[in-house]
Amino acid sequence: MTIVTADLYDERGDQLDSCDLQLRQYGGRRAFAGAIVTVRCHEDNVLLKSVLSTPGEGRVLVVDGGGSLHTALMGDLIAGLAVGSGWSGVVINGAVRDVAALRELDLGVKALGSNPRKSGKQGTGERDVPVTFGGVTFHPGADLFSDDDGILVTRA
Ligand SMILES: O=C([O-])CC(=O)C(=O)O
Repeated sequence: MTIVTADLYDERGDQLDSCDLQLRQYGGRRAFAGAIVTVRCHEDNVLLKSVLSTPGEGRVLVVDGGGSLHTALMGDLIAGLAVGSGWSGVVINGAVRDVAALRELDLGVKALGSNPRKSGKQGTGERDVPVTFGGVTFHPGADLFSDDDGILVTRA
């Protein structure tokens, strides 16, 4: 099923929140959907790498990197792990790298921007917490729908 967020909004907009943040498309899969898993971290990608190494079962990882564009939270290696583990997509309030390679992967990837500088490896951060950006709170277990127009989420 192809996701068309504008149609979805017309059908059930009263039950959906729409993310105002203008994230860019980086993945090879431009439309994706799935149940939300969350990570909150700051310029440290150990936690998101470990989550994306576990079975994704068609879910979407939403990463709140606090909007930092100083380091890349995901590159082609971690994104490749996500593809192999069956994740549908990754939405990052932060930066990615290996942009040309990400485009070739069968994975939804949205992020604020890119930076070749790698992230720290301290393992700090939290998972399975509600995260908020773009005027939307992303609750673990809620559904997310994403395409070229934007990102819609169901409420908790
Ligand atoms: O090693 C990192 O920090 C992330 C990265 O570049 C990759 O996933 O390829």
